[in-house]
Amino acid sequence: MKILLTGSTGQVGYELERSLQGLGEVIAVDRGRMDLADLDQVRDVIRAVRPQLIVNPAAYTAVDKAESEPDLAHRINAEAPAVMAAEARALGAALVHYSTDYVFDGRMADARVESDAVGPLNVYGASKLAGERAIAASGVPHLILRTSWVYGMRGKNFLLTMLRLARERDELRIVDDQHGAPTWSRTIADTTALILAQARAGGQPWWEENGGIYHLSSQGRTTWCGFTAAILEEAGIDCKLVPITTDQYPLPAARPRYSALDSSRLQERFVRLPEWREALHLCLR
Ligand SMILES: NC(=O)C1=CN([C@@H]2O[C@H](COP(=O)(O)OP(=O)(O)OC[C@H]3O[C@@H](n4cnc5c(N)ncnc54)[C@H](OP(=O)(O)O)[C@@H]3O)[C@@H](O)[C@H]2O)C=CC1
Ligand SMILES: Cc1cn([C@H]2C[C@H](O)[C@@H](COP(=O)(O)OP(=O)(O)O[C@H]3O[C@@H](C)C(=O)[C@@H](O)[C@H]3O)O2)c(=O)[nH]c1=O
Repeated sequence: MKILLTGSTGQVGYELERSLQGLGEVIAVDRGRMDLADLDQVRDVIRAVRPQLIVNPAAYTAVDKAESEPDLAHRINAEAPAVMAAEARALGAALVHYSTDYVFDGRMADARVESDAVGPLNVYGASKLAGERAIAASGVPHLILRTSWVYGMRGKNFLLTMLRLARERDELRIVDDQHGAPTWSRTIADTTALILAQARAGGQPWWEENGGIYHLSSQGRTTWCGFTAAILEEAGIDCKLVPITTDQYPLPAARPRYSALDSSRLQERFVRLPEWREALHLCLR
């Protein structure tokens, strides 16, 4: 199988480049080769490579900056995936895509299932939702994996930010009223590969019978402050931690208050997902 992988310099894409190796020939394209803001280039690269599968973790992920660059965020997160879907469909290929807990408004305290009503609070979430909808509307065989609060040992993420700030500052003031599930980039990549491998072993490709949206995040939930407490403990760093409210940390983009995802559907169909604390421990070890 020829697999076209985008975003291999990102957290999830980096892990996917390794995880997907056993499944076929992985052709990783970075921004230099395929700029998602250039829709003609996206089309041209797909037509040149002619993959059987496109895996697209590339995205505009700067949540606050997106508020002042809505058109660019929409092009990268919605229009480029729409082009990928149309091109994949024309080639008889399938598309694996990633989305976010930020498609939800976060008003309901219980974990969200795939069929729950969406209602993004910010430009990033709206652009990701538009990407989901464009793929679904295209008719391409697809899998959309919604995940949350992604971290890992490379790239720009909350874990690395906290490790840096804890060494630079005497105290960390962190919001304690936004709830979600931190998810290790490696969990996302390995689970993606396992789903694809299971589908292949099962004879009938999974996307023919079970395409659509699955939630893929670690089990359990915490707050950003709870996540930080665990990071400090796992890393053995002694730094004062002060829980604050969202109002005390104003940012351009609104964030959902509750955005934990219920990943039961994926776990029943494919594989168990780790507790967030267990995954954090493994990542830092
Ligand atoms: N990060 C998170 O907390 C969460 C992420 N997600 C979703 O998971 C997926 C993977 O996210 P993650 O790996 O964390 O993202 P990262 O921010 O770590 O990486 C984003 C990737 O997209 C690439 N990219 C951005 N703009 C362009 C462009 N114009 N053309 C080509 N490539 C581009 C980046 O390339 P470059 O290095 O050149 O900038 C990078 O490789 C995304 O769909 C994201 O929306 C979902 C929930 C949480
Ligand atoms: C750095 C810092 C952040 N915070 C708060 C701000 C914010 O409310 C919360 C999270 O911070 P960040 O801005 O790093 O996280 P954010 O960019 O909102 O993370 C999101 O990224 C996108 C891509 C997603 O898809 C989401 O699932 C989610 O992971 O922590 C503090 O309270 N104190 C601090 O010192």
